[in-house]
Amino acid sequence: MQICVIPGDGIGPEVIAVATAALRVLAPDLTIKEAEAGWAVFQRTGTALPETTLALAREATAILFGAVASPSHPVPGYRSPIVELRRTLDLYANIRPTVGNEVDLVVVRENTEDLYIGRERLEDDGATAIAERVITRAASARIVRTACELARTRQAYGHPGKVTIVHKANVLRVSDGLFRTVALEVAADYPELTFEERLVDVAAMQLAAQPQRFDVIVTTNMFGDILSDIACIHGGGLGVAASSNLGHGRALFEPVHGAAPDIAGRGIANPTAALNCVVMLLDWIGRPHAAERLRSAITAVAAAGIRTPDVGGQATTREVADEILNQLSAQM
Ligand SMILES: NC(=O)c1ccc[n+]([C@@H]2O[C@H](COP(=O)([O-])OP(=O)(O)OC[C@H]3O[C@@H](n4cnc5c(N)ncnc54)[C@H](O)[C@@H]3O)[C@@H](O)[C@H]2O)c1
Ligand SMILES: O=C(O)CC[C@H](C(=O)O)[C@@H](O)C(=O)O
Repeated sequence: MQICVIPGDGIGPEVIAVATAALRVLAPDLTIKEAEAGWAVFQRTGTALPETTLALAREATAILFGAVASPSHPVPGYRSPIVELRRTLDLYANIRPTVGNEVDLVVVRENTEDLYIGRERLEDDGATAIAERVITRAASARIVRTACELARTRQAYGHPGKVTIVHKANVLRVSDGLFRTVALEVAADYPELTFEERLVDVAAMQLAAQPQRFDVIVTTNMFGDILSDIACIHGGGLGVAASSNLGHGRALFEPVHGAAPDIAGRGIANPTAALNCVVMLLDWIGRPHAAERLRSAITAVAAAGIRTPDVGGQATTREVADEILNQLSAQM
């Protein structure tokens, strides 16, 4: 089994180093191949997602991705490598769970279309900017089906079996209207589940104020991007939140956070999100025992108060990493 590891930029390499060390201890038989992507490799070579990286990602059983630092202004030739990987490998379902005090919910985000298709242009000599938004029946149906299957599986473990369909069809009547219509059609195939609809603005408010009312949330790409950042507050924040990108027997695991330029290089990035990605990866490749070992090490280290500043502690990335590895070896 081969795992492709893409550390990326900023704190990506800092947290992925910790995640990779844990993975080596928990699954020493795996072959780990490192590959480059992001802003640094773009500046050096002119491509943010080199062909060699794409080839390694394609042949891997699973991919572990750190974060990339995409610029907020147009740069000719630069496309976000993570957006590109999701689309090129057709990793259509972005699964973003949040578990916290009385909160246990999952945001299921469509991952291949919407405004993320990247068709933007200027008109009127630069006075008008236009972005195309694409919503298709096929992509909407498969993401809603994924959410329903997840809600059904969770129902077997005592969750309410509720799917919240989030859209903005009151304004985007054609595009989100199609997403909504298809979602309600798919819902009809799951009589054992409960469905509700929310407009995205109200969903954001309720997700902030009353997260315990949600079970599985399914939505389009951009809304899912924003809602999953809100949701993660209830699970300890961006330093903790992990996600999987799934499709056709492939999977890419990545923290919800980005390259965090404000703390990069200071040695205080929280590696927990990346470690939680390893938990998800181990579960996905069929190693539940190893996943459970890491899960309990993460819990024990946090409970002992060895926490980075973002979660109220004073520990460095290195101190958390050392303690995680200590815990893993103590389990032997
Ligand atoms: N999947 C990805 O690769 C991805 C995701 C989000 C943002 N980005 C990119 O990252 C860059 C920075 O974006 P941003 O600042 O808006 O979002 P960010 O997620 O990088 O950071 C937001 C805030 O959360 C903090 N934070 C994030 N992860 C943390 C961790 N592990 N430990 C402690 N604190 C953490 C940061 O210090 C910052 O204050 C941008 O260039 C953006 O394009 C990439
Ligand atoms: O910065 C990038 O290149 C992508 C950011 C990325 C996104 O999907 O928009 C991030 O916000 C995320 O939630 O994964």
